[in-house]
Amino acid sequence: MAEFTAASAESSLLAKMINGDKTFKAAFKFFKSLKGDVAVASQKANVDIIDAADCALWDQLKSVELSHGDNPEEGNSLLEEFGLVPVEEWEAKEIPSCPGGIILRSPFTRRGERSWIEKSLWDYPGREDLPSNLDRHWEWTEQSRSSLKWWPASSTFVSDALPERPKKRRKHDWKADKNKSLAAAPIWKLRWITLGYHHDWDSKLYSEDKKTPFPDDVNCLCRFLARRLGYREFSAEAAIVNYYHLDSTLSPHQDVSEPYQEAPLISISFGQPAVFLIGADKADWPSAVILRSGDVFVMTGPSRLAFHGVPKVFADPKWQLLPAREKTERDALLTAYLAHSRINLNVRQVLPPGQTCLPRLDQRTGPGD
Ligand SMILES: O=C(O)CCC(=O)C(=O)O
Ligand SMILES: [Fe+2]
Repeated sequence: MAEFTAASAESSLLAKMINGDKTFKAAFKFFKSLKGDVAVASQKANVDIIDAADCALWDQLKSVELSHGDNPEEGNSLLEEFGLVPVEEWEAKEIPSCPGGIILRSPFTRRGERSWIEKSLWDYPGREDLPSNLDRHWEWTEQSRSSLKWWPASSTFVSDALPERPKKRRKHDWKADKNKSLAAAPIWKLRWITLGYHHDWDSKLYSEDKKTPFPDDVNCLCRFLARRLGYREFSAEAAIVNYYHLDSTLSPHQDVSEPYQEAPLISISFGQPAVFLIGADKADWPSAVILRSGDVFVMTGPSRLAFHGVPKVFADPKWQLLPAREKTERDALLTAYLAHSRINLNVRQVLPPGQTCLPRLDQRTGPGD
């Protein structure tokens, strides 16, 4: 594949934009500034971007061998349960300039994809025991938190804000109205929810005091994915569910809060596509990958502690949520939300194999313990 080189940069639009700066930060700024279909825009600017939907480039990447498992019977029932296509149809590739960074093209069926989206958008936000950014955003009282049931409350916003349809005014932009009111709805302000060991954004330390049982289904799904990549001992113990809208970004960072960093980090994306940047050194231009609905990015080996970030979420008019069997208001809201949004399930193992709990905070010797 064409490498991003000084020569290609000289001759491209990119050269003008980054002005010789080939750092992670410059790449972030560049991808953030792209408009429209980012895959097309990157190609026009002569910048490499890995996209499982672009066969010409994808086929040139080195395949990662997948293990099909010892027990096909068990495998088949799990496939059905997790909404996955047969493992023989999965395709995983290693990112050339990011050893250990693996992209698995969506292994989900469309029904499976829908069911994980519903869990992320209906089930977790409705759980009163799960922390979210809205805990800070609003002064919840015990009562208001339990009475404000996110989507029902959001749906009132949507229907309240919509005027009665006037019979003669044809030109009224109903879609814009709906989006405007959706933007005022509580669910729109949701940025993250944590599962299992709850990530502490200030101290960056996990603790036994801030923990809820990790959802069994997410653990089983991630164990199944990890085993196919040869990680037989993986155990999902913490997750951040990230919620993005078009043009949301996630700044470059490393995920170092987990005491055990030998296990892979499994990142599953749903909804609108995003550009994901990853690289070992902030001084270098990172690898750029498009993560589309259902794609799984796995950070293993040296890439586990790499810098990464999301400079761009963009709309793919071709992507659509599998419609529900019956048209419901809930389905209309989900569809409206997802036309502008992306969800990322970022799953980590916290404890070394064999360890069952974290030491008390005052008994730790270092940040990683
Ligand atoms: O949204 C993504 O693809 C990445 C999210 C991430 O890096 C994180 O939650 O730490
Ligand atoms: Fe991260």
